[in-house]
Parts: sequence; structure tokens; C-alpha cells
Amino acid sequence: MALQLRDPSLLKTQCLIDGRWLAAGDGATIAVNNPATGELVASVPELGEAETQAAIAAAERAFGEWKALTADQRAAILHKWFELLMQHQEDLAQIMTAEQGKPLAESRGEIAYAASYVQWFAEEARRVYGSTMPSPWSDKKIVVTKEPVGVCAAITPWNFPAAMITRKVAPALAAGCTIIVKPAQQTPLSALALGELAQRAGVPAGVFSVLTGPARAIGGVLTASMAVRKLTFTGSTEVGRVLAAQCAPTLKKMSLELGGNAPFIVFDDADLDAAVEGAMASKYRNTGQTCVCANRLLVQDGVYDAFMAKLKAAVQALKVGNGADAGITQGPLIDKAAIDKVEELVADAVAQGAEVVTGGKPSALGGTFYEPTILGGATDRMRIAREEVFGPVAPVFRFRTEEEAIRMANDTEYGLAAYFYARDVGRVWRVGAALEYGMVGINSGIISTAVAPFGGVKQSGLGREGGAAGIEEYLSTKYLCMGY
Ligand SMILES: NC(=O)C1=CN([C@@H]2O[C@H](COP(=O)(O)OP(=O)(O)OC[C@H]3O[C@@H](n4cnc5c(N)ncnc54)[C@H](OP(=O)(O)O)[C@@H]3O)[C@@H](O)[C@H]2O)C=CC1
Ligand SMILES: O=C(O)CCCC(=O)O
Repeated sequence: MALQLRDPSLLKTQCLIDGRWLAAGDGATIAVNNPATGELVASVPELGEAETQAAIAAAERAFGEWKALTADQRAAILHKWFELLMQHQEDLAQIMTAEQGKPLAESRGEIAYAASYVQWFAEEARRVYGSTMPSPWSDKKIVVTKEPVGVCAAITPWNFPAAMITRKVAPALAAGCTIIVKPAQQTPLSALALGELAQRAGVPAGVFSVLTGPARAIGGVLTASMAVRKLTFTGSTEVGRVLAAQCAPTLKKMSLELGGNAPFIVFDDADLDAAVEGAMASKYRNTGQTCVCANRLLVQDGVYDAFMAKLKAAVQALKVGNGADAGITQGPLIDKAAIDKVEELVADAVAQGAEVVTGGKPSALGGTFYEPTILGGATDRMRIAREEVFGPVAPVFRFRTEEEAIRMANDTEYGLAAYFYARDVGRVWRVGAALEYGMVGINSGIISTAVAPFGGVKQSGLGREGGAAGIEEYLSTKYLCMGY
């Protein structure tokens, strides 16, 4: 069914380069299909190297004037963009659900979340402070200032088609940088709609461009370019490593927000109802397709059976279906490769002795719908203990002591998010300190907010997005030694 938008001009089928909407020179397009129905939503241009070079050249041209604006002037444009995002929240949510599949309530929530980064960084634009320090010389002052790093490139994933863009673009623009975004091929329409609203807000030509097309070709030009001074990426660790290698010859500043393998630990002293609520929010948000989703539930012996019973009841209450329909809480997985991976990991776990507590198979709805699943008796021999499942499957591991839980939780190459539920204050401090992760949710299954620094350690990446740290990623430090 065709999308019914209040403002149909938000459904863009051309790309934004240098303030103009363009098709591919040869008319080539990429189809965007609805993962719930398989229907064509729209087609977007299949651009290549020439258009990428043009976008870089435009971003270079625009940089001088954009950085010369006052922080107040850039903040005013960002505030306007924020207002437009919220005014068009419903249309943007409809576009997102059509291309990504998440339930409409989650899409509406993501638009508000995406807009909150724009608002936050509009405010942070005014707080790019420098510093001075006591000089070792009686005839020289030392002054440290911050400057925008220059032209930036962003490569973004399909799981958060709006928020992963605004949390890169908003700090870049606030800092005075220009930026080119290449969204995931599955979800370009949200990115293009963001571009349209940015233009309406007054973002000048060339300051923010959006390119769709083959990742390797566009990514190759962006990473090889000497003019591009920063790359920011959210996606798989595998692709993050490739991009880091490609950026090495031109020594770009980089932010990498990569894969995770989040442990969700429930200790004997936890509030079990709160733990189940947190586990549901963390595990089944976006049908399990987030890098901070609980990937392994570690439950202490004394509460294992009680926790499982409560979790099973909550999971069985989830409603799988087309995210555009009322009451749906679990949409489809993004594509066939995603459901194949989930099926493989579940089959491997079951072959190695995991018990299917509920779900465990594709949904009778067909397509890429998968039943919300709990696997009991998971062990570290299973692939699911090491790999990001990125689907609605909760493997539950049993542990006996706090030391064992910490060892199991840290036994992964990843270090993005971890969660634990406990009420003993000593335990809260000990475990919070011992977890080798960039973010720890303590008695909370949801940790994401524009005001806090989001990011990981180990193979989960580099840099932070959001919070005061988020704008630093788009700034370089200049030291002025002033003789007088
Ligand atoms: N950290 C996170 O938030 C995310 C983690 N993942 C993890 O990655 C797995 C695979 O998902 P997938 O979508 O394939 O993630 P990818 O890392 O492949 O894709 C993320 C983005 O990178 C682009 N990309 C892919 N290859 C290249 C390349 N060689 N050069 C430049 N850009 C590239 C993609 O473009 P295009 O779409 O055009 O291929 C997309 O825009 C998931 O199952 C999940 O485990 C996935 C998404 C987000
Ligand atoms: O999964 C991701 O790609 C990022 C996490 C989304 C968020 O919670 O901000």
C-alpha cells in the first residue's frame, strides 16, 4: 500500500548534493522494499564515484562560510531543524516503519530521539570553550582554542535510520563542520527526508549532503579523499576495521560505533519484576536489532527458575506483525540474511543442548518474521555466546557466584553495553567497576539518551556520541603561543 503522508514531499527519491536534488546521471536506481510486505516503497539513485567527488567538493566550498557563522547562528538553524523534525514526526515515523519495519510506536520514539540530538547539539554549539593556562614564560601567553575538523563523512546503518544520522550530523554542524552522509541501502528514505528538513531549516548548500549507492564505491572515495578529515561510522565491527584501514593513508580522525555482545546479569538480590522489564526493553527493542541489545542473559542460580517463568510470560505477550498495524510490538527482521543468521545461531545452540523455552523458529507469518525466543541452558560453547544475534532471541546462561558472572560477562572481544540488576550497594559498585564495557546499565535496561556519551571499548569501537564528548569528536585543538 502506498504511503499516505501529510507532507508527501518528504518522500524523496533523489539525492541531496550541494543543496540540489539529483538523480544518477545514468538514471540507475536502487529499490527500497518494505521488509514486512516485500512491497516496493520507492527507488533512490544509485550514485557512484563522480557524485561522491562532487559532494566532497561542495562540502569543501561550503566549509569556510559555515564555520565562520557564529555559534548562535548555527544553533538557530539546528533549533529550527529540531522543530521541523518534531512537526513532521508522524510522517517521518511512517517512512521509517515502511522501510525498516519497526513498529510505528518505536519509529515515533526514534524520531523524537533523533530530534533530541539536534536539540542537544544546538545547545552545545554555544559551549565550545577554549582554555588558557599559566605560562612558563613571562612574555608569552598560552591560549587553547577549538576549531571544526573540516569536511566529515558519515556511513550509517539501517537499524536506526534517523537517530544514527542526527547524532553524527548535529554535532558536526554545531562544531562548524560540513558533512556527507551515506545511509544504509535498506533505509535511505529516512536519511533523505532528514536532508529535506535540514534544507527547510536553512542549512546552506553543501553543508549537509546525502548520497545513496554502492557502499564500497562511495565509501572508497570518501575514505581516500584528503579533503575529508573525519569519518564517523556505525555498523559491524568487520566493516569498521575495513574503513579504519582505508582511512589510514590519509590519517583521518575516526569515530567507530561497532558491534556488541551485551551481557544482562540478574543477581539473586535483584528486583525480579524490574529485571524482567529491563530485559524485555533491552532484548526485544527493534526486534533485537540494536548493538546495545542484551545478547546474553546471565542469571544467578537462586533466581533462575523464577526469572525464567516471568520472562517467558512477558515474551509470550509480544505481538509479531507488520509494524504499521496497531498493537504490534515486534516487526520483521531487516532482510533474509538477518533471519538466516538468527536461524543458524539458534540451530547451533539447540544442537549443543540449549532448551527452547518459547519460540525458536520463523513465525508462521513467513517473510523475515521470527518468533520471539528464549533459549534456556545456554553455555559458552555455543556460537550465540560470542556472536551478535541481532534478532529476538534471548539465550539464558546460569551462574553461581559474582566472580563467575563477571568472568562470563567479560569473556568477549566486544565492550559496548552491559547491564546488571542487583540491590546490594557493595555489589553494585564492585560489578559496575569490573565490567569491561563503555556503558553499564545498573537496574536499567535502557541507557540511550542524547545527553550521555554513547560508545564502546575493545572491538566495539572508538569515540563517543552524545553528551559533551559528542561535539569534541568534531573539533580539533589549536594551541596559540602569544608573545607580547
Ligand atoms: N553497531 C551497530 O549498530 C550495527 C551493527 N550491525 C551488525 O552488523 C551485522 C551486519 O549488518 P550490516 O547491515 O551488514 O552492517 P554493515 O556494517 O555491513 O553496514 C553498515 C553500513 O556500512 C556500509 N558498508 C558496508 N560495507 C561497506 C564498505 N566496504 N565500505 C563502506 N561502507 C560499507 C553499509 O552500506 P550498505 O547498506 O550500502 O551495504 C551501511 O551503510 C548485523 O547483523 C549486526 O550484527 C549492523 C548494523 C548496525
Ligand atoms: O544499535 C545501534 O546502532 C545504536 C544503538 C541505538 C541507541 O540506543 O542509541
